Amino acid sequence: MGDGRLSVVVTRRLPEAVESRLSELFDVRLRDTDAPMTRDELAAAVADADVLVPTITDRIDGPLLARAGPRLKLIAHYGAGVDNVDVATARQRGILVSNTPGVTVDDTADMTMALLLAVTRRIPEGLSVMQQGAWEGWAPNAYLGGRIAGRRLGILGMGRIGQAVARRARAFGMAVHYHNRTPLRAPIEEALEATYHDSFDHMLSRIDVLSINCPHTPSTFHLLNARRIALLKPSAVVVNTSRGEVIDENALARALEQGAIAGAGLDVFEHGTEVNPRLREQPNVVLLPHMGSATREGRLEMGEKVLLNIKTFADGHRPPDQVVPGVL
Ligand SMILES: O=CC(=O)O
Repeated sequence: MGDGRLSVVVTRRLPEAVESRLSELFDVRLRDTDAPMTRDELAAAVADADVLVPTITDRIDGPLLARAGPRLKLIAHYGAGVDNVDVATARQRGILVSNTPGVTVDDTADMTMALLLAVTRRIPEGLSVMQQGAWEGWAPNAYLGGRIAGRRLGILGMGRIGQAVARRARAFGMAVHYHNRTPLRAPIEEALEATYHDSFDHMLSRIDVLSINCPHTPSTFHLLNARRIALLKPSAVVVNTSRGEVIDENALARALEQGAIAGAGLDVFEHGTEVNPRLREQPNVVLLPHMGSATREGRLEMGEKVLLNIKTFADGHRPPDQVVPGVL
């Protein structure tokens, strides 16, 4: 902290505008390659920075935090989900954690609808026929998908993203059902015309599309397991734009192979970039490389949130987006 400014280490390349604003305000060490930091690089970063700006590809766990130096006081995460950060251990060590909620809501909800439509209306198949120049013209029986208007959407996790998905689904003429730890307040539920199920199992057997919109926590890990997948209708489709770990990916692959469900649209995977090859082989599965929040606007706004969290902390206050352990 040579000139009295906070020393901030950023673990990944961020949008240029965010990097230059960070550099104006703080004593920043930026990443010069787009590859994630190695474990040793992360350990060196936590050893001597005041503030670490990691992102969702960094594992900030207990052993790494044990190597944190006495100066580390804030982890200003560039990302909404903080399942990669051991928030409880950070707190025990007196390190605050903040994230970037809210600004990824609309983009992630849009991608949920995009995946839903891609799977139910066979968009990748149409795209590939056109790219190959193999289109033989319109035919009454060609490329038939299923209509989504009038279908029931079940949303797992009715936070801000779940509610944004609900609004979109209503506009598409779907009936919205949801499961959450607690029901929405009555006026919000009424505005969304959403039906609450206090039992996830109960909801599963009644819906046509399941959208996963809850965070990954110890209690949501493999929430969609083999037993629950078996409760879905054979015509059901599963969409996940949240975190891969919420689904038992092997169980999902098996259900798709056996035709026990009709399809899946996945933007996130249980083992990150190690995508289960069985999923890749399924024709009724649309896979995307975790791009739900990937808009230019969203990435800049995530940066604004990181800046505000650090700046507020530097001014002696709690960061506005502080993450409290156990509360997501
Ligand atoms: O997945 C993206 C995020 O958590 O920001």
